[in-house]
Amino acid sequence: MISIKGLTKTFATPSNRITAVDDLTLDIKEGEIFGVIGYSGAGKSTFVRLLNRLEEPSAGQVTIDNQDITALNSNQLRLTRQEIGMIFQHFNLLWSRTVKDNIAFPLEISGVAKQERDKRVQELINLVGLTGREDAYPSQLSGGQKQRVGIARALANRPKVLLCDEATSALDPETTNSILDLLVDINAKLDLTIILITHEMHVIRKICNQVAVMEEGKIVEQGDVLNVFRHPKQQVTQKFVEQVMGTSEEHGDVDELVNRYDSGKIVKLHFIGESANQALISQVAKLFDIDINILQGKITQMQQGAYGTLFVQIDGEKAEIDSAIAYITEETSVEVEVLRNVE
Ligand SMILES: Nc1ncnc2c1ncn2[C@@H]1O[C@H](COP(=O)(O)OP(=O)(O)OP(=O)(O)O)[C@@H](O)[C@H]1O
Repeated sequence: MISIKGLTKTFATPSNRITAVDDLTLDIKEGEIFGVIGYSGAGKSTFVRLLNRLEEPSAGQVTIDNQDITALNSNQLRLTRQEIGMIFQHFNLLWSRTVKDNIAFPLEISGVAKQERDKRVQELINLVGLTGREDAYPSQLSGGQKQRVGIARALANRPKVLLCDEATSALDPETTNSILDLLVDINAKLDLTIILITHEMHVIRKICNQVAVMEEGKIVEQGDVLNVFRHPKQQVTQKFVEQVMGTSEEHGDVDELVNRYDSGKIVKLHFIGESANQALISQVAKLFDIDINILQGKITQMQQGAYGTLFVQIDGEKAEIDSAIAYITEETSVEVEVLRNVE
């Protein structure tokens, strides 16, 4: 769907040259929610702005839906931009226009007739959950509502791609979650490919299928979100994973844990995309004549299911404990490691 080859952007300042995006090559599949994460200055904003040529590349090629974006003249680019929506950290709304007139704006520009425009605007207002707020001005809206207007406006011309430039960075955690839920919803409903940039791993784990980690203008690591969480290779990626999962020091001493409980088996359960983690524990406790005691751990919900580690103590007859462990190993995607056996 999107193919990026050798994409480079250098800025010349009076004192030096900065390579903000450095020979970047990447493919993004249709319908994906693709996250790009990096610290401030990594080149994320420049990268995303190169995709719709808000920034002109110094070198390289961007192809979206078989169309070479980098080769378009200004007229062609204006039309193609209708197929690439964009939302921004600070919303970029027109403050003197109401919600419905903000959303109508791109439709006016693309010459959609009034009646059809009104119909489309109402559809979009319903889609983003702003029904009843049509005539409000941006200054009368909360941050989350402003971003909903931004999303509706970006979707007005039925784009195939939505670019999100730190779209939740100005929002509180709860509002962030509701906007991320909306993005997941429109990705599924409209079959929209979404590329988002962020410095928060929480955003990646909640909605992305694929992630690329950017550092000094380059992609230093890339892959399926679960795999990247599981085996972060680069130090920068490990730091981002720790934003969500915590550090190993925070997890406590496993030896101490094993010594503290003197009966049963101490088992480490590693969830990698399991769909129902809580249900699993209670189900196993019901199916077998055992007690399961959760000792410590951290599980987080990802787009592809639960991810994380739980340390549990399983107590009961040895044969029952073994059957329970065999069940988890064979019937679920949870990886089981027995840390201490009872004889
Ligand atoms: N118009 C510009 N002129 C000169 N340098 C620029 C320009 N835009 C970006 N840069 C530089 O390019 C590098 C990458 O900036 P960019 O904004 O893309 O990073 P970022 O990862 O999005 O960080 P942030 O989240 O802080 O915006 C930085 O060193 C920045 O100073």
